[in-house]
Amino acid sequence: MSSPHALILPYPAQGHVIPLMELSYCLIERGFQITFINTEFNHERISVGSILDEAKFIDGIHFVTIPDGLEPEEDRHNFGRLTTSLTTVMPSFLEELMRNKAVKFTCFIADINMAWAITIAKNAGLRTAAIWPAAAGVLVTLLSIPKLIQDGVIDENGTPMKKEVIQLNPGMTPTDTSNLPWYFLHDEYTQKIMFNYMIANNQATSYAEMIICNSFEMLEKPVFKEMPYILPVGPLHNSFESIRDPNLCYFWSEDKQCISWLNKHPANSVIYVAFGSITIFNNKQFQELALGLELIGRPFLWVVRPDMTNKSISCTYPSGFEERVADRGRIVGWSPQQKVLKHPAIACFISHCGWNSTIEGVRNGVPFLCWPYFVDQLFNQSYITKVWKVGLSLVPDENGLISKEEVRSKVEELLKDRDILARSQALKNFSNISVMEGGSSFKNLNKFADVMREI
Ligand SMILES: O=c1ccn([C@@H]2O[C@H](COP(=O)(O)OP(=O)(O)O[C@H]3O[C@H](CO)[C@@H](O)[C@H](O)[C@H]3O)[C@@H](O)[C@H]2O)c(=O)[nH]1
Repeated sequence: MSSPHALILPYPAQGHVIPLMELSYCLIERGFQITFINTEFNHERISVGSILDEAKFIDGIHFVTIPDGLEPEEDRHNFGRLTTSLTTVMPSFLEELMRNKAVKFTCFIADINMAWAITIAKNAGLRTAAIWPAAAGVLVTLLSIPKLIQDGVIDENGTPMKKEVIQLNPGMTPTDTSNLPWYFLHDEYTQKIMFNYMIANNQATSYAEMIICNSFEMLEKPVFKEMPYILPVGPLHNSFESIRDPNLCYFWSEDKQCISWLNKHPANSVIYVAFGSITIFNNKQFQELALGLELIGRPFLWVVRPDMTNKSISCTYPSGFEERVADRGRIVGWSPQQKVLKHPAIACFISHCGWNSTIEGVRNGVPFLCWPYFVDQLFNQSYITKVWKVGLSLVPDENGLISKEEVRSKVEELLKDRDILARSQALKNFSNISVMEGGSSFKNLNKFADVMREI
């Protein structure tokens, strides 16, 4: 009998391609063949740092590409434009791919942010599932949109009617309406497009036979109790460690010296600073962070992506900064973050609280300093600081600036806090147990694979 074959579609952003690749490896371990869809644009980027260019079949994954409909020079961080283009251009390519007689796909697994594609797969006769690559609590918030509109909490564009604290379900973390994930897109035009896109995807998700998410039972217990149909299978990167070349999913080439540099440092001595793949800084804030890292006087590893600033505002280091910190600071364009967070030299993580960074930090027992940028990151910050209590928030001053002194004092406070460290270790243990054979995520993944392999 031929092995089951899953077709996998992530939203074309770094924080989505990584977890869906991790899921692919979990399924390969369970006997699946995988065809993974990247946009042509992202495939090009990944190819630069990997061996993807020469062969499109690597490590048991077959890579296929579909255009995203934008011109090569267009900004993929313009999510309104990207999303509109995806839904216009991609469906016909997907239909063609699914109906291709040469490959017999068994199932289609879509990122919930691409759930519109589930109907196409259903029409092609495939089994279907949806994966949520962020906190289950955020998914529940999205699924509650119709009720929030009906109750007058938000208007038809997702804008809160007033600032208030709401609790969606008993036991769930209360949320400030000003922190709702779609409300934090930083501009009204994008919010409107993305809000409507989320509503459409929510509807399409209801056609999926199963919904899984990159979380684990103990992490968001009240959510899974209320919503037992959302199956936690995370942290997915347990299997990811078996990827021979993680650059198969990196949009930037990793700095190859990070780990050897960390090897030279004692345990719990290095501050890791990284803000995911989207966060943008203005020059003043960038300089203040640099000065804060200098003030701390400890070793640090800081990821400054080449596109960390937008084209119109370039960021520069404070005068003489690079020379002054040369003996203890390493600044890189992209790190192998999962390996970095696992390294014993790491003492804490200054993070934007994207979900992947959050769960990677949790899994390695690393305490957080939270510096959220947008969308779900404020929600994740509440989990870290108020629910799990494994980190502290960096608080902006009256001008919205996180000062160098705030960076210095919070790092010192965090590193002294034995309770936070103990809770971080406890959460790490729960995470490990959940993915071990017999653990809740392990069992859920098996259950998921069993359903998806049925014809
Ligand atoms: O130098 C780096 C920096 C990041 N990463 C990896 O890149 C991913 C980044 O993902 P995440 O931390 O979730 O941040 P974003 O890239 O900002 O992710 C987007 O997607 C996430 C999942 O939906 C959301 O939670 C975020 O808010 C959203 O911005 C993680 O796996 C990191 O390990 C690296 O490998 N090296």
